[in-house]
Amino acid sequence: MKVSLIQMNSVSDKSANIEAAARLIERAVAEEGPDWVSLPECFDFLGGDRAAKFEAAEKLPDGPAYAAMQALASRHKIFIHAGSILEKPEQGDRLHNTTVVFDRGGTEIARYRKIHMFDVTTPDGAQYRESNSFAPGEAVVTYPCEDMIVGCSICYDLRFPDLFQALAARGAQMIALPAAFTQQTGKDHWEVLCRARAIETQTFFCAPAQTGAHVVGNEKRLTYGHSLVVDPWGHVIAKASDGVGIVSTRIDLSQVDRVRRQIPVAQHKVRFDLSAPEH
Ligand SMILES: O=C(O)CCC(=O)C(=O)O
Repeated sequence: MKVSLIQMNSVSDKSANIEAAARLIERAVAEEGPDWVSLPECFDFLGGDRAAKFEAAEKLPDGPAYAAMQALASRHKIFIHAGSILEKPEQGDRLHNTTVVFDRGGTEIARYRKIHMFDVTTPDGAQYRESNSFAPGEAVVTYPCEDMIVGCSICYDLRFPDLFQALAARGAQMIALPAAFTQQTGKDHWEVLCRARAIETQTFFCAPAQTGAHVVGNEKRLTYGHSLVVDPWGHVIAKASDGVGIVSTRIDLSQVDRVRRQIPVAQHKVRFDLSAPEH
């Protein structure tokens, strides 16, 4: 199986972002011939205030980002893990940050809503309050891709190992983490956390990211880039730098079985809820 990760610099212009994503997917198809392609978090819209985000959001399955990715999947007969799309809610006054996945026929086979909200003040003083505009998802999501099970996660989810353990327990052999990781936290935490999650779950870990400066009102939001693929042993087997582009690699599923046979952590796991003494 060949995977391609698309690294983007999305802005608050939805049609330009969709066009850029489509161009990069077409290029990946022409140059790399991938089976599975993933876009980064918020590929369709990054930045803007709350009103602009609501304006850009789609009531899935309607909307231009959904339609464009669905058409590309069926035209090129590839799986598309559509990073995340701003989703208008059924009810309530907050959006969802939502991955949609299409199979080779363009059929939607999974939908995952980001669970952990990025409500953080980074050391440079930048404030992020994702939950002002977004409501968290509540479901752990996996899907079949040929003979492989893929697990879903998004960006800040990376910091919560329990989610990845839950994905591995549901059979995930590859995990996707579309991201728009901040430049400041990215330089210290991105690669080490991606490698840690791959080692702990013994999965292939595919993390396509946003990169560069994204203009948000009068401010610039800076993202880290460095999209990467980690193998189940924890080696980085493909990695982008900080420009827009594509990173591709072949993955061999037998490596998951081999690593799990060599170090059977899932079988050695201690259930603390059962064994911990009560105080
Ligand atoms: O966890 C981090 O440091 C970055 C997360 C992030 O940028 C996000 O979830 O949008």
